Amino acid sequence: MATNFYRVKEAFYTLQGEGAQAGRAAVFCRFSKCNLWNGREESRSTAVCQFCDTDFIGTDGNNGGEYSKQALVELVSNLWPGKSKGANIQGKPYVVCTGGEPLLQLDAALINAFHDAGFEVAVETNGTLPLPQGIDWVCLSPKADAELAFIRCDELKLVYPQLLAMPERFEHIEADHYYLQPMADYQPVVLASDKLEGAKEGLSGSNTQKALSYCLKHPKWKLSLQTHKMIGIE
Ligand SMILES: C[S@@+](CC[C@H](N)C(=O)[O-])C[C@H]1O[C@@H](n2cnc3c(N)ncnc32)[C@H](O)[C@@H]1O
Ligand SMILES: Nc1nc2[nH]cc(C(=O)O)c2c(=O)[nH]1
Ligand code: SF4
Ligand SMILES: [Mg+2]
Repeated sequence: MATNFYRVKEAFYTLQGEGAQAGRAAVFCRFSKCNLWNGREESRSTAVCQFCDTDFIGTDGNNGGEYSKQALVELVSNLWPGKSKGANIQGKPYVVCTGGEPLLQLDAALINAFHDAGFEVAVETNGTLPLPQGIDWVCLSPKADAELAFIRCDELKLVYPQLLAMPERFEHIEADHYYLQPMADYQPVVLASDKLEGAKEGLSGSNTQKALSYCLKHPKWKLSLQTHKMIGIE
């Protein structure tokens, strides 16, 4: 029987920094690879998604590697405080599957195994791939004109502004929360170039101003700030 391995860039314990669950302790499991960008700087300008702030290539990060289902659940469990020792820590164990694009790898078998280990399972996804059964919290973050594979989620978290993905395009999506997250600077070297005025503005906080202004005019949308970056945690 072929053994299925999950390729993980890194895994770490921190607070969810964004959206409706901001401030909640979570183990982040960052899967390698994305379907909207190969992760190499020289390909950024031709990718479908061009503003990514994350290194998701390979398995060389903290706790990165190729894991069987059982080994990955064990890794994540060991990162949750006290879990491996059976300590009575309050709060439901929570794992956020992100990437790269986690839905390239996350499947029902792994979700079930996380559940069996006592975890609530969240995903951060670009929404272009089918959603496996059983995820407890879906954060959908649509990209440019990439077609969506599903239109129901717990929170819609749109990076703003994106010329090809303005909020009006996503109002048909069923969500409990609608967030705009200001596009942050992603690469100082590129930002130093004169070409990327829009991206440079992210540095001066003007994307935050734009998102704020949109939210004030359209109260359906709330502002999501990347709080982990503000306080300097992962
Ligand atoms: C790195 S992505 C990984 C998950 C998935 N591929 C996705 O795009 O949703 C995690 C979250 O960070 C957001 N993000 C990526 N680059 C960003 C940037 N430069 N500024 C603000 N948010 C960003 C994404 O939109 C997504 O909500
Ligand atoms: N603290 C923290 N919160 C996050 N929310 C979404 C993240 C991601 O990269 O998917 C992220 C992350 O990388 N760190
Ligand atoms: S879809 Fe997500 S992981 Fe992929 S390049 Fe865009 S922000 Fe990064
Ligand atoms: Mg991040």
